[in-house]
This record gives sequence, structure tokens and C-alpha cells, in this order.
Amino acid sequence: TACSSKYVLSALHPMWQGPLVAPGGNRQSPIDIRVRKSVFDPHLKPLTPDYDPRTCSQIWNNGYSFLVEYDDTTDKSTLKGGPLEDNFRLCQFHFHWGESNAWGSEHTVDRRLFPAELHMVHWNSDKYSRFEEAVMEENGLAVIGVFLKIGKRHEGLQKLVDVLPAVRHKDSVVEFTRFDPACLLPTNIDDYWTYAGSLTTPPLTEAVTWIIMKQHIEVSHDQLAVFRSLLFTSAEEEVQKSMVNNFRVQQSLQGRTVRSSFT
Ligand SMILES: CCc1cc2c(cc1OS(N)(=O)=O)CC[C@@H]1[C@@H]2CC[C@]2(C)[C@@H](O)CC[C@@H]12
Ligand SMILES: [Zn+2]
Repeated sequence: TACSSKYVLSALHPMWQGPLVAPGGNRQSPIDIRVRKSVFDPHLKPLTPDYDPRTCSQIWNNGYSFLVEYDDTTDKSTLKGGPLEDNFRLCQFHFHWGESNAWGSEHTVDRRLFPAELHMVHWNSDKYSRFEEAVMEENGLAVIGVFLKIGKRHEGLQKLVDVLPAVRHKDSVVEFTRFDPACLLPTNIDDYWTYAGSLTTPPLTEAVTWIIMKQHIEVSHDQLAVFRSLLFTSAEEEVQKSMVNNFRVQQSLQGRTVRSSFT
């Protein structure tokens, strides 16, 4: 699918913290969400994700995270509502995490770090015909962010955790089907923050409407440990590097307003 074309972004070096700010960037991500500075917007609608588990196709270790990819050639797994004017198609989800449970998320809430963060990446299928096109446009992408905390085992996540050893090395791909990404959303998806930002990995394009869930999900320590067993490096490389700390440094708000869907 468009989302899973094989070129791997060479700038995704494992210890990549990337340019501090993309050239000419004034809406970069991630950011710290200052709760008291966010502005309640009563016009924000409920978010309506509608995902078809049958569109799930594969898992790919791209040398920076592992991506669970969805067939985005038809309007089967979509996201509408919330701050979005158009219909968006799910193309992949992935995570960012730390080497310890003390850090790992990209966004923070009043400087609070979480051990990991889920990103569900969607592109505007009303305005563009494929992901690579939308990724270059201001209203091209919508990414749902969900914070992970260490607690009870996440039953839905376990199916994914069980296949991760099959994509241990960079550039490995394994078939993965019938996974409903909705099982990774928190029970309450009506309370979220939203702001205009960017991808946090190359191409760092300022194409993203971010929708960050207020409620986190819980995963077990052992489940997150399996994420850390993945490698940044390919099977051929002599020195293997653990895939950990794959998050970008926080970027300045530069005058942007973060809106909240709740008071
Ligand atoms: C791993 C985090 C990651 C990978 C990718 C994107 C975004 C990603 O994370 S984030 N945090 O949402 O910015 C958007 C561009 C995608 C890339 C994966 C590889 C591609 C799909 C290329 O094949 C073409 C466009 C690329
Ligand atoms: Zn991400």
C-alpha cells in the first residue's frame, strides 16, 4: 500500500534526534502540553474512528520503530470528526519508547513523561489520492497519540507482542492480519488535546493535525520489554543496537494554541 512503500528514510539513524527544528519550521512536534494554557473549544466534535481489522496487512521494522500497516487503498479504516473537516484513512500505527519506564513518550503533559506513546497515522483521503502526496500537505495527516503506562497486561496488544520477535531486525517484515487498532484506544476518546504540528521523524513535514488522548492505556512491564528486544540494526550488521529511546526532542510551541475538547 502507499503507506508501506519500501524506501527507508536514511535520516532515521537510531540515535537520530534529528535537526532541532526542521528548516523554516514553525509548527514542529512533539511538544509539551501545558494543561492550563490549553483552550477549551466547544465546537470540537466527538472523534469517530471506524476501523476494519481485515485491512491490517503487515508489521515492518523500518529501523526506527515497528509499523503495523493497513491497506489504505479503500475507505475501510477511517477517522472523522474531532477537529477534522475531512475523512482520513488509517495507514499505520507505531510506538515510541524508552530504555527505561521513566521516559519514552514524545509528547509530555505539564512536563510529565510516559514510558511510551502510540501513534495512529491517517491521511486525508478527501483531498489527496495517496499517503506520499498527503504527507507533504498542511492538512494532509491526522495522528492520534495515546500515552502508555505500566500496569496490567493489555490483552489486545499481546497478539502484536507475540509476533515482534519475527521483526527483530531492521527491514524485516512479517504478515499480520485481522488486528483491530481500536482495541488500543482508551475507553474515553472524547477528551483530547489537538494542535497543528509535524511528523516527528523525517520528512518532519508540517502536515499533522495532532489529537492527543487525555486518558492513557496500560500495558505490562513484560509487554514493553518485548518492544525493547527489537533492534535498530539489520541482521547483516555486526554490532546490534537495541531499539530504545526512539523519540524526538521536544520542539518549541512558537505561538501555537493547544485546544482541548474538555474543560
Ligand atoms: C516510524 C515512525 C514514522 C515513520 C514514518 C512516518 C511517520 C512516523 O512517525 S511519526 N511520529 O508519526 O512522525 C511518516 C512518513 C513515513 C514513515 C515510514 C516510512 C514511509 C511510509 C515511507 O515508505 C514513505 C513515507 C514514510
Ligand atoms: Zn510517531
